[in-house]
Amino acid sequence: MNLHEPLLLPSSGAKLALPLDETAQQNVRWGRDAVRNLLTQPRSDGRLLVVIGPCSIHDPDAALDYASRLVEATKQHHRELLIVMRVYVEKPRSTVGWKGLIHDPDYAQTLGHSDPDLNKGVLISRQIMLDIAKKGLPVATELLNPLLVHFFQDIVSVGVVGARTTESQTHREMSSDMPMPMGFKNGMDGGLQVAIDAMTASSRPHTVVGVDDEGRLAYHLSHGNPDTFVILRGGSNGPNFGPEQVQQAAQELVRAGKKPAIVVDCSHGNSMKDYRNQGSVAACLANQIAAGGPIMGVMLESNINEGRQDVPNKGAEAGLKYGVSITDGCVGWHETELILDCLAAAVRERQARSAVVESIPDTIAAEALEDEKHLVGVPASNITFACPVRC
Ligand SMILES: O=C[C@H](O)[C@H](O)COP(=O)(O)O
Ligand SMILES: C=C(OP(=O)(O)O)C(=O)O
Repeated sequence: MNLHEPLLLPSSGAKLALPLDETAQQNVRWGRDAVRNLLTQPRSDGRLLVVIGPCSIHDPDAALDYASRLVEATKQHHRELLIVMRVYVEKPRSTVGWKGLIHDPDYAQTLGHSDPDLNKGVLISRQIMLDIAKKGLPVATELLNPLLVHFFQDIVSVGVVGARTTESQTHREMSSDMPMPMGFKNGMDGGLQVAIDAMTASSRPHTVVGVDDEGRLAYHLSHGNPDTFVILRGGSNGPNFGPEQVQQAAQELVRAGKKPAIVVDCSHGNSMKDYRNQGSVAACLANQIAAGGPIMGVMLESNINEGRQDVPNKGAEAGLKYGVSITDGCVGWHETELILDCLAAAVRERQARSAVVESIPDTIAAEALEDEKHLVGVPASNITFACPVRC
């Protein structure tokens, strides 16, 4: 293979070789509708969106093992949590590094041993997403390269635009054309306005340039995507998961004429890039949720085993540890279960609280909802929610 000459990608071939069967199609539709329902009627659903999984996928067996565990967690917490698995196959890098399974499934470029095999990456990534969707787990992924999106957009239930690309017009055009709800991370400096601007831009129709099913360069007019939300991930100015910051974000969204649809990332800038802080961030969010705070969802970087590892120089066969991230550090499965228990308990509190609101006449409930102190009595930051993880 000579990668200095252009090579063709499988284009429609990937979808023909790995089609979305009826079961997977139904599951994808179910996931999208469930998230849309949370966006449009958060009170009637009452659950918390939990976007959880490895920082990046590199080993298909471990990804499916993780997905099976998450299916069990979904059965356990289905009344409180809408669990969506992070199946991230592309990674945005600050400078350079492994760019994900789709770009380099054999770590060839990372290790400098041979040329990366993008064709193989596309097929493996699509297969993993399909297998996970067939299990009934909705798939979330970062949509990083707008030309590669074509290979898996039919399987994804939640799309994410990352902190490094939220401000990009191309990514906003792409989002306006996506058939699933899309989350926009705040900027790398912590600024929320770029994410709010991204919601506005992608809600409108745009000319979108991409590839058609035959792989030809093409364009069409998108419809605009009304199903969008922001993701608070912290930034260079520090974390932004605290109750005052979340309330402020909700106010900024409402001022911009949007629903206060907020997902909070426990990792990245909010964990100050140390996975061991994710449990405490989640506990703080559980406190806010129990107190009725405006949090629609939570994101977590979690894997089978905790921490991270570098790809050994000799390649994967030469001793990658099973179920351990090769990008950002993740919490392990045991801590993941504790965090999910904690979040589910917080949601039960919130559901009980909103049952109180529903039990009083609408006129009073509307006033009461405007000021959560009517319901809670004390500010969210003063409530200590009993959480099994470090609080
Ligand atoms: O989520 C993963 C990383 O935070 C992201 O890819 C950036 O990583 P880097 O700063 O190590 O390149
Ligand atoms: C890269 C990611 O996040 P961010 O864009 O917030 O850095 C991620 O979630 O994997």
